[in-house]
Amino acid sequence: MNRAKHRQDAGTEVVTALGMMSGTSLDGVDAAVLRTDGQDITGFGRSDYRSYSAEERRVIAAGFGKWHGAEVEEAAKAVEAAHLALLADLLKDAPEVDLIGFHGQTLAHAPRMQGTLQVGDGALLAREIGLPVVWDFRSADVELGGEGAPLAPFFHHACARYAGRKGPVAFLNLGGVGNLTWVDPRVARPEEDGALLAFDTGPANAPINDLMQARLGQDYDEGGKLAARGRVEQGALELFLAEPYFARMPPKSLDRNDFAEMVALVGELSDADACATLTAMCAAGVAEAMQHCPAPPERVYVTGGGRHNPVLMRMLDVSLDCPVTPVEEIGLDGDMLEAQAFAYLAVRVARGLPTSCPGTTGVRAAVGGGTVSRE
Ligand SMILES: Nc1ncnc2c1ncn2[C@@H]1O[C@H](COP(=O)(O)OP(=O)(O)OP(=O)(O)O)[C@@H](O)[C@H]1O
Ligand SMILES: CC(=O)N[C@H]1[C@@H]2OC[C@@H](O2)[C@@H](O)[C@@H]1O[C@H](C)C(=O)O
Repeated sequence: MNRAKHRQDAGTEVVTALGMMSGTSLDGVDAAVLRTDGQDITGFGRSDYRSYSAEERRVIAAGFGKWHGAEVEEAAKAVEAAHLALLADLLKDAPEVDLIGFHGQTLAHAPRMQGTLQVGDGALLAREIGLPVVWDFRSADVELGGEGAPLAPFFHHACARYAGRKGPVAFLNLGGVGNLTWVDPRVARPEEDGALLAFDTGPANAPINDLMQARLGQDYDEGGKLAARGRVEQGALELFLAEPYFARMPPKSLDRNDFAEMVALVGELSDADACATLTAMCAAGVAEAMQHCPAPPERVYVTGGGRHNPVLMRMLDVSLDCPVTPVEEIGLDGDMLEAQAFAYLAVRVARGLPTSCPGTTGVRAAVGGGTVSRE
């Protein structure tokens, strides 16, 4: 596949970027087009999704928690092939794209120890598709003492301003892991003091998915139907909340499997009670997280797959002190927000703008991560 030479990046001009994200829940690859000058969002474009096959999922999951070796290499190849297949489809209908933001797949994340590993070679993608690719977004932040995650907060800041919000709001992403961004859109630049506070809230869908897979051979609790039939086991919930992670001050981040033993906490419960309890643990992690907000947000906008789970949404509604609504309420697409985030961040990297700061990752100073590979 070869494409016409990209338009050169030019200072403050608006760029059309395509972002791609393969998240911790390993359902598939999201891709979305966005227009920005690296500061303001000027528009959203088309988006697409490619589900991983069962075999791809098996190969990639075999690399979880590993830093090198054959399983990591095999996982990387599967990630690259899936992204290239989706790009081939999407770029046919989006010839205006100037730049790609490629997150890759996180296999392991231990920022204070070995670092953070996202597999998939952005240089290979750039050669194959003939467009510049920005990738390896997290390493520079970790090298400067940051958590390397979450990185969507700078985009959440732009979203709050795009939506015309005038006071503090929060974005809550419920993927495999949960992450919260508190934003004050009155502060013009995301890296300025007081604009952002962000961190991972705890496990979100990953333990629910693991339970569904282990007990029922299903990928997830569709519509929260199983959790709706169960009873929350308070003892297990209390043990969960005693985890030291919740007492830590943010910024802080998690690996997908950091709470893998949670499934054991519900091991003796019926399928429905176990599922309800894991769902309640996700909501309880978020309720704990809200206590760290510098000021009460006017609203919590929920993004990611967890907003499709009405049981989880109801639990959040009951346990948080402010209104909780899907991001669709402000015209955003909660299934594509992370892919859009990496489109936005790619433009910032290309422009030499920061992508994280002390308030979002605990990094020593605002830093622009990411490597740009040209075709
Ligand atoms: N209709 C639904 N009912 C219940 N849960 C759902 C539904 N749709 C999606 N989910 C949950 O959301 C998950 C996918 O969420 P999402 O795509 O936001 O995760 P991700 O991007 O892979 O993760 P992360 O943000 O941690 O990287 C699914 O694995 C499932 O658990
Ligand atoms: C290391 C890593 O890939 N972290 C992911 C994960 O999935 C959700 C949460 O944990 C968040 O910290 C992050 O992803 C989003 C996209 C982020 O960086 O904002």
